[in-house]
Amino acid sequence: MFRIGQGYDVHRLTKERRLVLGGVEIPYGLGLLGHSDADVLLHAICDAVLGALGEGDIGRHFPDSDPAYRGISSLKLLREVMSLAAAKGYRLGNLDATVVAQAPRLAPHIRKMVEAIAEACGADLSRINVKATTTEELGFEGRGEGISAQAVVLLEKITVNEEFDI
Ligand SMILES: Nc1ccn([C@@H]2O[C@H](COP(=O)(O)O)[C@@H](O)[C@H]2O)c(=O)n1
Ligand SMILES: C[C@@]1(CO)OP(=O)(O)OP(=O)(O)OC[C@H]1O
Repeated sequence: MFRIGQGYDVHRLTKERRLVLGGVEIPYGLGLLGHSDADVLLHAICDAVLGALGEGDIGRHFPDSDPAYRGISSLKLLREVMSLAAAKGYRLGNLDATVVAQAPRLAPHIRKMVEAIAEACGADLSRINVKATTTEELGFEGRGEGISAQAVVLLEKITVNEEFDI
Protein backbone atom coordinates (compact mmCIF):
# COMPACT_ATOMS: atom_id res chain seq x y z
CA MET A 1 0.00 0.00 0.00
CA PHE A 2 1.21 3.50 -0.88
CA ARG A 3 0.51 6.98 0.46
CA ILE A 4 1.46 10.19 -1.36
CA GLY A 5 2.04 13.66 0.09
CA GLN A 6 3.22 17.07 -1.06
CA GLY A 7 4.85 19.94 0.78
CA TYR A 8 5.59 23.60 0.11
CA ASP A 9 7.44 26.15 2.20
CA VAL A 10 8.88 29.67 1.89
CA HIS A 11 11.41 31.53 4.03
CA ARG A 12 12.65 35.10 3.74
CA LEU A 13 16.33 35.80 3.02
CA THR A 14 18.00 38.13 5.48
CA LYS A 15 21.40 39.23 6.74
CA GLU A 16 23.09 37.64 9.75
CA ARG A 17 21.57 34.20 9.29
CA ARG A 18 23.16 30.98 8.06
CA LEU A 19 21.85 29.47 4.84
CA VAL A 20 20.97 25.83 5.51
CA LEU A 21 19.31 23.82 2.77
CA GLY A 22 18.76 20.07 2.87
CA GLY A 23 20.77 19.90 6.08
CA VAL A 24 23.81 21.45 4.38
CA GLU A 25 25.27 24.85 5.32
CA ILE A 26 25.90 26.83 2.15
CA PRO A 27 28.33 29.77 2.09
CA TYR A 28 26.36 32.88 1.09
CA GLY A 29 26.03 36.44 2.33
CA LEU A 30 22.42 35.89 3.41
CA GLY A 31 20.48 33.20 5.27
CA LEU A 32 16.87 32.17 5.80
CA LEU A 33 14.83 33.69 8.62
CA GLY A 34 12.85 31.39 10.92
CA HIS A 35 12.33 30.07 14.42
CA SER A 36 14.25 26.90 13.55
CA ASP A 37 17.28 26.79 11.23
CA ALA A 38 14.69 27.72 8.55
CA ASP A 39 15.73 24.88 6.23
CA VAL A 40 12.98 25.47 3.70
CA LEU A 41 13.78 22.29 1.76
CA LEU A 42 13.55 20.01 4.79
CA HIS A 43 10.35 21.76 5.91
CA ALA A 44 8.74 21.04 2.55
CA ILE A 45 9.87 17.40 2.84
CA CYS A 46 8.54 17.10 6.43
CA ASP A 47 5.19 18.50 5.27
CA ALA A 48 5.08 16.05 2.37
CA VAL A 49 5.71 13.10 4.73
CA LEU A 50 3.13 14.38 7.22
CA GLY A 51 0.69 14.89 4.35
CA ALA A 52 1.19 11.32 3.18
CA LEU A 53 0.49 10.11 6.71
CA GLY A 54 -2.61 12.30 7.08
CA GLU A 55 -0.86 13.95 10.05
CA GLY A 56 -1.39 17.64 9.35
CA ASP A 57 1.71 19.79 9.01
CA ILE A 58 5.04 20.73 10.54
CA GLY A 59 3.60 23.63 12.57
CA ARG A 60 1.19 21.23 14.30
CA HIS A 61 3.98 18.87 15.34
CA PHE A 62 6.72 21.44 16.05
CA PRO A 63 5.02 24.76 16.92
CA ASP A 64 7.12 27.91 16.57
CA SER A 65 5.75 29.00 19.96
CA ASP A 66 7.79 26.19 21.57
CA PRO A 67 11.30 27.33 22.62
CA ALA A 68 12.49 23.72 22.19
CA TYR A 69 12.54 24.33 18.44
CA ARG A 70 14.44 27.62 18.48
CA GLY A 71 17.41 27.24 16.14
CA ILE A 72 16.86 23.48 15.87
CA SER A 73 18.40 21.58 12.97
CA SER A 74 15.54 20.58 10.69
CA LEU A 75 17.32 17.25 10.15
CA LYS A 76 16.12 16.42 13.68
CA LEU A 77 12.55 17.31 12.69
CA LEU A 78 12.81 15.12 9.58
CA ARG A 79 14.11 12.21 11.68
CA GLU A 80 11.13 12.63 14.03
CA VAL A 81 8.68 12.75 11.15
CA MET A 82 10.20 9.59 9.65
CA SER A 83 9.99 7.89 13.08
CA LEU A 84 6.28 8.69 13.06
CA ALA A 85 6.03 7.16 9.58
CA ALA A 86 7.85 4.03 10.79
CA ALA A 87 5.59 3.80 13.86
CA LYS A 88 2.62 3.81 11.48
CA GLY A 89 4.27 1.06 9.41
CA TYR A 90 5.59 3.15 6.51
CA ARG A 91 9.00 3.76 4.97
CA LEU A 92 10.12 6.06 2.19
CA GLY A 93 9.32 4.84 -1.31
CA ASN A 94 10.82 7.88 -3.01
CA LEU A 95 11.09 11.62 -2.61
CA ASP A 96 11.43 14.37 -5.22
CA ALA A 97 11.98 18.00 -4.27
CA THR A 98 12.70 21.34 -5.94
CA VAL A 99 14.39 24.37 -4.38
CA VAL A 100 13.46 27.67 -6.06
CA ALA A 101 16.32 30.12 -5.58
CA GLN A 102 17.75 32.78 -7.86
CA ALA A 103 21.03 32.50 -5.93
CA PRO A 104 23.30 31.03 -4.74
CA ARG A 105 24.11 28.29 -7.22
CA LEU A 106 23.03 25.07 -5.54
CA ALA A 107 24.20 22.42 -8.02
CA PRO A 108 27.56 21.89 -6.25
CA HIS A 109 25.72 21.17 -2.96
CA ILE A 110 22.96 18.86 -4.16
CA ARG A 111 24.87 15.60 -3.59
CA LYS A 112 25.52 16.49 0.08
CA MET A 113 21.86 17.43 0.52
CA VAL A 114 20.77 14.09 -0.92
CA GLU A 115 23.16 12.27 1.44
CA ALA A 116 21.90 14.19 4.50
CA ILE A 117 18.25 13.62 3.58
CA ALA A 118 18.83 9.92 2.87
CA GLU A 119 20.52 9.50 6.26
CA ALA A 120 17.68 11.29 8.07
CA CYS A 121 15.08 9.18 6.25
CA GLY A 122 16.98 5.91 6.76
CA ALA A 123 16.74 5.40 3.01
CA ASP A 124 19.04 4.57 0.13
CA LEU A 125 20.37 7.52 -1.90
CA SER A 126 18.55 6.21 -4.96
CA ARG A 127 15.21 7.06 -3.32
CA ILE A 128 16.01 10.78 -3.01
CA ASN A 129 16.06 13.42 -5.77
CA VAL A 130 16.70 17.14 -5.20
CA LYS A 131 16.55 19.75 -7.93
CA ALA A 132 17.17 23.50 -8.06
CA THR A 133 15.74 26.16 -10.34
CA THR A 134 15.74 29.92 -10.64
CA THR A 135 12.62 31.83 -11.68
CA GLU A 136 14.52 33.83 -14.31
CA GLU A 137 14.47 36.79 -11.89
CA LEU A 138 10.66 36.78 -11.65
CA GLY A 139 8.74 36.92 -8.37
CA PHE A 140 10.05 37.00 -4.78
CA GLU A 141 12.56 34.22 -5.35
CA GLY A 142 13.76 35.95 -8.52
CA ARG A 143 14.26 39.23 -6.67
CA GLY A 144 16.29 37.36 -4.04
CA GLU A 145 13.81 38.15 -1.26
CA GLY A 146 13.31 34.52 -0.29
CA ILE A 147 13.66 30.87 -1.20
CA SER A 148 10.84 28.38 -1.65
CA ALA A 149 10.81 24.60 -1.87
CA GLN A 150 8.37 21.97 -3.00
CA ALA A 151 8.45 18.24 -2.27
CA VAL A 152 6.51 15.13 -3.23
CA VAL A 153 6.89 11.98 -1.16
CA LEU A 154 5.69 8.43 -1.70
CA LEU A 155 5.52 6.23 1.39
CA GLU A 156 5.21 2.46 1.15
CA LYS A 157 3.77 0.11 3.73
CA ILE A 158 6.31 -2.22 5.35
CA THR A 159 5.02 -5.76 4.84
CA VAL A 160 4.87 -8.13 7.83
CA ASN A 161 7.37 -10.53 6.24
CA GLU A 162 9.90 -7.74 5.69
CA GLU A 163 9.49 -6.50 9.27
CA PHE A 164 10.86 -9.84 10.51
CA ASP A 165 13.41 -10.20 7.73
CA ILE A 166 16.31 -8.61 9.66
N1 LIG B 1 19.84 28.31 -7.36
C1 LIG B 1 20.05 27.49 -8.43
C2 LIG B 1 19.19 27.44 -9.51
C3 LIG B 1 19.46 26.61 -10.56
N2 LIG B 1 20.58 25.83 -10.53
C4 LIG B 1 20.91 24.93 -11.65
O1 LIG B 1 20.84 25.63 -12.89
C5 LIG B 1 20.00 24.94 -13.79
C6 LIG B 1 19.26 25.91 -14.65
O2 LIG B 1 18.37 26.68 -13.86
P1 LIG B 1 17.19 27.49 -14.54
O3 LIG B 1 16.47 28.18 -13.44
O4 LIG B 1 17.84 28.43 -15.49
O5 LIG B 1 16.33 26.49 -15.24
C7 LIG B 1 19.09 24.09 -12.95
O6 LIG B 1 18.65 22.95 -13.62
C8 LIG B 1 20.00 23.73 -11.78
O7 LIG B 1 20.78 22.61 -12.11
C9 LIG B 1 21.40 25.88 -9.45
O8 LIG B 1 22.43 25.18 -9.39
N3 LIG B 1 21.14 26.71 -8.42
C1 LIG C 1 9.65 24.04 12.13
C2 LIG C 1 9.31 25.39 12.72
C3 LIG C 1 9.55 25.27 14.24
O1 LIG C 1 9.61 26.49 14.85
O2 LIG C 1 10.26 26.26 12.20
P1 LIG C 1 10.23 27.70 11.48
O3 LIG C 1 11.66 28.07 11.24
O4 LIG C 1 9.41 28.67 12.18
O5 LIG C 1 9.64 27.33 10.03
P2 LIG C 1 8.19 27.44 9.38
O6 LIG C 1 8.26 26.64 8.12
O7 LIG C 1 7.78 28.87 9.22
O8 LIG C 1 7.17 26.81 10.39
C4 LIG C 1 7.42 25.57 10.99
C5 LIG C 1 7.84 25.74 12.45
O9 LIG C 1 6.98 24.93 13.15
